[in-house]
Amino acid sequence: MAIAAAISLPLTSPTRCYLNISDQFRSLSSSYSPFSTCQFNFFKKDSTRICPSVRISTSASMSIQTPEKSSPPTSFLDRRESGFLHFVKYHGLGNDFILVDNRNSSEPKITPEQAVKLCDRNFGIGADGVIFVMPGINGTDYTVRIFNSDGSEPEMCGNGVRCFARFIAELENLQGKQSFTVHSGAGLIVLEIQDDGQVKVDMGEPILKASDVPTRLPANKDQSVVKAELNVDGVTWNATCVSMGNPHCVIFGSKEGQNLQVDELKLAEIGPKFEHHEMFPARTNTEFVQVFSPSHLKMRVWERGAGATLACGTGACATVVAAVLEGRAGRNCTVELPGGPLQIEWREKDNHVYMTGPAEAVFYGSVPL
Ligand SMILES: N[C@@H](CCC[C@H](N)C(=O)O)C(=O)O
Repeated sequence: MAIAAAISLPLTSPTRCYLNISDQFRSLSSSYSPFSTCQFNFFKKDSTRICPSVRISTSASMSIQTPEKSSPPTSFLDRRESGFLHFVKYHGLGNDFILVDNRNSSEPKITPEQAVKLCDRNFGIGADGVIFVMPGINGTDYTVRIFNSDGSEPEMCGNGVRCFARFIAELENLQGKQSFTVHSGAGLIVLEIQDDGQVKVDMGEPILKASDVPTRLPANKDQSVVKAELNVDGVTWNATCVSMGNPHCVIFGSKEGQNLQVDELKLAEIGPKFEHHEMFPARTNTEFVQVFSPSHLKMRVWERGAGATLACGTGACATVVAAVLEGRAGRNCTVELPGGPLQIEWREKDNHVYMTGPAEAVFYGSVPL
């Protein structure tokens, strides 16, 4: 059962943020108290207050006060108080996002600068990005827009769109199997919520032409870059470049070395050097991959605009495409990420990539803007 809490959360000036947190995150609320005092009001998901308000001090001591009566009758998702951003925090395998109901406008409710503040894990809500549910265009049901935690705007986000599907189902009060067409910066994608709650995404066709990825590495296989030499910080890596709407550089090893042992990589050191490499004019996401078998890959990612994350959906798709191109794996793979596994299929019949994985709501909140 989901419950809710209100917590003061200063962003620009002293402010107050209302968070609904699910039962398993109730203990988290005390660690969310870097402020002098935090006012917690617990709600059911429908916003009915269900337990006494609790005041928590910086020393994390708690005192339970007299129960307050009555509560707003509306659902949390119906809240419309102006001056606040109402959101739901979701994650897909630990790749976490602030989801915003933006169905009434094609302009994001917050700016990239505000997104940077909200994504901050110490001074904000904490997330890898912000995702907006917007009205569909070109006949699609919805449009998705995304801000990375650094405020840049990527074309697509695989884990994010699975969260997007679950958020829509919640907003529209839909149960069971559902399917939505979505316009994204990467073109049309199709989301399908399955009976078990997992979300399958038709991610469309991978883009392999070097100039469209984009990369300045010279094409070496048809028009694409496959297992090409890329010098980063004195090491010659073998790189395959794939776009899933957003750019990816997939690395299975270096020219000199053995296959990668991904747990041994110093990701925070080398990741930014790939991201900002001159060969990638739009920067790049980078996936470091270890092959366990032709259907089992292990990957760690350094994301453009977000750094090391626990999972990257587009990155997992790019990884399987690169593995097929390099002859390392088949078209159906489990990609193991720090946050858990994704199932990826690069289907021969239509050349589309399909990704299946989970998405979970974490808590509900409101933050003054
Ligand atoms: N985590 C995402 C990718 C988000 C966008 C990426 N950082 C970029 O700038 O391209 C995913 O799951 O695909």
